[in-house]
Amino acid sequence: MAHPTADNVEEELQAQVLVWNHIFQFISSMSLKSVVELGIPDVLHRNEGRPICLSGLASLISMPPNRIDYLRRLMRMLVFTGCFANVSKEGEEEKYVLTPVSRLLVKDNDTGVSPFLFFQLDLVMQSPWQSLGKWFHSDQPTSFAKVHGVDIFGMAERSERFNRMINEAMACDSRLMVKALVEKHRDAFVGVKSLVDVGGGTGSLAATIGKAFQWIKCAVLDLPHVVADAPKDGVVDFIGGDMFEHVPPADAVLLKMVLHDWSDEDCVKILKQCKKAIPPKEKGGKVMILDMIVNSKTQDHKATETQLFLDMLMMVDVGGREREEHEWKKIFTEAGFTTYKATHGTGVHSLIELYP
Ligand SMILES: C[S@@+](CC[C@H](N)C(=O)[O-])C[C@H]1O[C@@H](n2cnc3c(N)ncnc32)[C@H](O)[C@@H]1O
Ligand SMILES: O=c1cc(-c2ccc(O)cc2)oc2c(O)c(O)ccc12
Repeated sequence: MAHPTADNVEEELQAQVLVWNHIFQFISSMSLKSVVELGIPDVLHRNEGRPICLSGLASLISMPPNRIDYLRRLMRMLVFTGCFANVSKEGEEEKYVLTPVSRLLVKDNDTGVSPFLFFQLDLVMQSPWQSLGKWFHSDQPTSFAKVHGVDIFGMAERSERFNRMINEAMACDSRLMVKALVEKHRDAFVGVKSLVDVGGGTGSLAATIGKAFQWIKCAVLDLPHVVADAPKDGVVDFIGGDMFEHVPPADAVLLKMVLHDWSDEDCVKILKQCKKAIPPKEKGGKVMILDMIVNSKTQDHKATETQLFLDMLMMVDVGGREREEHEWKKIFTEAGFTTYKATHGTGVHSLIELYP
């Protein structure tokens, strides 16, 4: 074996920093889960922007004094990664405030993501990752199915707890996205008189659209057992059915984070049903897809990395995928659509308007 030169030792040590950083990524997500469980974002939120010192924070979350230094170390790491800010001066006791990241972890924040965090870090969702390597050699459709013996929708039907978690995770994603839609994509809803949200779950997105754009009559199509659980408030019509068989007629068909669950062939089948449901382009017919366009030119490195993580999530848990623009284009053409307009600018998501 050749002796390492000074240069490649340096390179190896730098590589060790990077590989350890990758290995320890789970510490970042698990530590976030613990601060949410401890109620730290909520306590800081209730203080209305005023900082809280370490000992004050410990007392507000009823932490015994002999644990304070552990709390300081947890917060030091999360301050370093940008989840909280320490606004104390040198030599003073630490004083913390929320950052835009931890503001999204406040439980009574309407657009908060803590249900999404608890869902992703639940043991049922985590265990398929332990078997990912072995899954590549298996004939199972997903690592989730290999580990649990049932696919993710089957698990939701089988376990009320899991069903609640997945619905809450999706609903909180919808609340944040609709805020972006109302602020950034209002024009896309002008002239739309009726809209059906296909795979719209328990209707939180459709209800918010119906309230934000009061001229639109909104409906949801989802599987019968899903719409059976939906809260009926009179704003949204619920239709139990199968999007592969029939989509109810409307000016616009909305598909939010639905196509990423399915193969290209299945997406073509779903889109063909959507095309039958809408009027011609001249009469305002369109399909509105809220999904990801991976690695689009307008994105920064973090956004693309997050999309690639979500693509892995789809592979491991669902058997779906996140798509680049050329992959979307191929599906649209095969489903018989002539033109589309993609608008970026909702974080990792894009709005694609698809015309017959
Ligand atoms: C990932 S969830 C997305 C839910 C919602 N669009 C959102 O973003 O919050 C996919 C939805 O598709 C529904 N779904 C699955 N297969 C379906 C089918 N064949 N017909 C109608 N809906 C279906 C599921 O029940 C689920 O509500
Ligand atoms: O665990 C998930 C997460 C998503 C997801 C990701 C990002 C979004 O903006 C929305 C949703 O979608 C999922 C999904 O479609 C599914 O069938 C199972 C799990 C998840």
